[in-house]
Amino acid sequence: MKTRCIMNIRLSEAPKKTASPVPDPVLFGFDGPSGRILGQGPARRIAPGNAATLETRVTAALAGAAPDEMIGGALPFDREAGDCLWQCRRSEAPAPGGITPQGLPLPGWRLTAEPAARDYADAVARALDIMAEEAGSEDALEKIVLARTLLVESAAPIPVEALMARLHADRSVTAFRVALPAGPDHPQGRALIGATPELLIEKRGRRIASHPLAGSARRLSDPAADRAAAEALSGSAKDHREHALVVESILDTLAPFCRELGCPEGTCITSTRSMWHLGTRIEGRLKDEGTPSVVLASALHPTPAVCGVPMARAAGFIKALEPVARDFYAGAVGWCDASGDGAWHVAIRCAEISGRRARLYAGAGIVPGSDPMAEAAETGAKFGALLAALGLPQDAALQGVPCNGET
Ligand SMILES: C=C(O[C@@H]1C=C(C(=O)O)C=C[C@H]1O)C(=O)O
Repeated sequence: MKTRCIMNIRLSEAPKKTASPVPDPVLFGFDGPSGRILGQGPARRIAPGNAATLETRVTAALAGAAPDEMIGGALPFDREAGDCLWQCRRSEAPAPGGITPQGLPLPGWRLTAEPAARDYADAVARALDIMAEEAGSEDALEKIVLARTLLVESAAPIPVEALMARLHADRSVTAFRVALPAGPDHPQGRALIGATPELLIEKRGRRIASHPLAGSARRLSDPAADRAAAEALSGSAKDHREHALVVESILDTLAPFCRELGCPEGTCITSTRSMWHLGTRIEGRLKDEGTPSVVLASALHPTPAVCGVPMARAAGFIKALEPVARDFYAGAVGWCDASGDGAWHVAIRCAEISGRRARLYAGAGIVPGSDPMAEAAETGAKFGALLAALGLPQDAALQGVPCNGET
């Protein structure tokens, strides 16, 4: 087995300054292996726009920013949809001294799979048929990441602060939260909250790093079986193919920004408490130290770890095959300070929370050779971290475990 890598994702903090009222006083927060970033206090929302206009909007915001101001928030999965970025002063909030996880486990919960695991497997089978029909033709679909969701309804409002604290118990991930504004469907606003293991881009001065993950196996409670699962993943040609597409795409996107770029450690096995992944740390040096981290995140997003190859065609099939819109799931969440430094993470292992409801999302990469039921089980395992943090059975979405709507 190759070296096991634990991700070293950077965090920090920040505050809020508001034009429109936001129900939660925290606008964005990241708690990960190297610290905490908290966006709290007076804030203003950067006028929302699509990926094509992001650089102009962010450059204008940063040009007028005080040295201790930062931008943080979420980029949606769909590059045409509006983003949610807040600008506020950086706060030096101390790490939480042990928040009492009040309100968790959730009382009186109900869980509905949308779509049911079997329907998800059917969509995977359709994607495999498309790949088989197109194989060898120009612009053929080579990889697609298909997701499904679980709707959790609780008898009481879901406590975001407590959930964040529980997600942060896994020190190999970055627990995150971003306040999403109120809208007609969500009059009280929403929060995107999760525990991502995947670093999209980190920038400090000229140095940048990315740590894509693709290729997954569920962790098992028996240590020997768990090691065997990691070794099987390490030796899986299908998973390495799936992974290589992501690394190639990130290298291609970053190359024009960089004077040096490479993967010093090669591909390794990384882990969270619930999953094994193939991961490759990419490191580089920028040509222009002033390139904002959020601009790099937007250029990279969505990578084939969450979308597919070729990107535009995969995104079209995702819209057609997934019954629930992704919204901010599989987008990017992060922060960028006035000098452009910052960290952006892939918004996975997450849920959109609004009052008593949480919508959990999980996806899996499909390449020729994928097995539809195994991919359904993989997505089931990826829900585990959020389900456990909510106090629900971690295996509630695993195939063959019926649970209020999951058949
Ligand atoms: C899409 C998700 O995860 C992504 C897909 C992976 C895979 O297909 O193996 C692994 C890690 C992530 O890049 C998710 O967790 O929802």
